[in-house]
Amino acid sequence: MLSPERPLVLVGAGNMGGAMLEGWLAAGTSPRSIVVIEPSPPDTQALATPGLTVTATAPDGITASTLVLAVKPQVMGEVLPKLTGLRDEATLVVSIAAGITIETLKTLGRGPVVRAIPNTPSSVGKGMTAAVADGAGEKDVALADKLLSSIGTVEWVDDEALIDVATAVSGSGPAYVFYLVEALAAAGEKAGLPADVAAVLARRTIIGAGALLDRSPLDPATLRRNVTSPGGTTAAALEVLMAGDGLGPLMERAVAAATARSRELGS
Ligand SMILES: NC(=O)C1=CN([C@@H]2O[C@H](COP(=O)(O)OP(=O)(O)OC[C@H]3O[C@@H](n4cnc5c(N)ncnc54)[C@H](O)[C@@H]3O)[C@@H](O)[C@H]2O)C=CC1
Ligand SMILES: O=C(O)[C@@H]1CCC=N1
Repeated sequence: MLSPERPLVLVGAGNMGGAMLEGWLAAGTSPRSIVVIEPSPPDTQALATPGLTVTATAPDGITASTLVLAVKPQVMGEVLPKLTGLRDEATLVVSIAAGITIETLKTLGRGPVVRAIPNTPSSVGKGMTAAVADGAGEKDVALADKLLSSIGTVEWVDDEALIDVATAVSGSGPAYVFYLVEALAAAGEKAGLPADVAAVLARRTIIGAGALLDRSPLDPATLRRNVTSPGGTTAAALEVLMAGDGLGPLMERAVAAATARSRELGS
């Protein structure tokens, strides 16, 4: 149970930590049971919530019920040793840092650990998080699932190595989609559309396709086929995109590069 004496402690309230904080508050978690450690708090409504404790450094005299680590992987090495006093063997440690392994997280001490990788659509409640647990009982997993579900969908995996792949697919994935908007707009502009018209056509198309994918029970291949009239314009474009040197192999290379980088960040 969360309480002011045994709170949920969030370390780092930037893009991802801030999104999770918003999700927890929206889900009804008492701000008095949350402590945020953040040396440069951004000016957000969530951080200004009455009753919430925001502090630059680890406070004395509290033991976290759950310790959520949302700092950059590059600073994790210097941050972890400063947090040991905040936890005991019952504290559930949840890290969302790309690449940071369970082995590294265990330097905090014995206890249940969850390594998770969310994504930025979490800030609008549409996040996708992949997670793996270590040394965690059913109750810990249920608690982590509840915390991570407040920002979207959670998928649990058994093998930690898959978290690096998930990082490459869903963690970084929103950036690929945003780049697709940019590339589609640029192609439209190159083919003659005014820049502002190309930008709005591309943006609204991805928003609409995402919303359709969200609401439709159909799989993406069927939704794609529904756009593709035989001998029509879409078929002509897909012949390029689905060619041997098209989007498939390019995406494979992109995912492989991100997976490798995730493993590098953790070593
Ligand atoms: N941005 C993304 O799409 C995703 C990020 N992640 C992971 O989430 C973590 C955070 O990423 P972002 O939120 O994007 O970064 P961010 O830079 O927006 O937030 C990091 C926050 O940590 C704070 N911080 C720095 N040193 C600290 C310390 N000693 N104690 C407490 N807080 C400290 C910073 O002031 C900053 O507000 C990273 O490990 C990243 O790998 C995971 C999935 C997706
Ligand atoms: O680019 C990164 O390293 C982080 C992890 C996944 C998304 N952003």
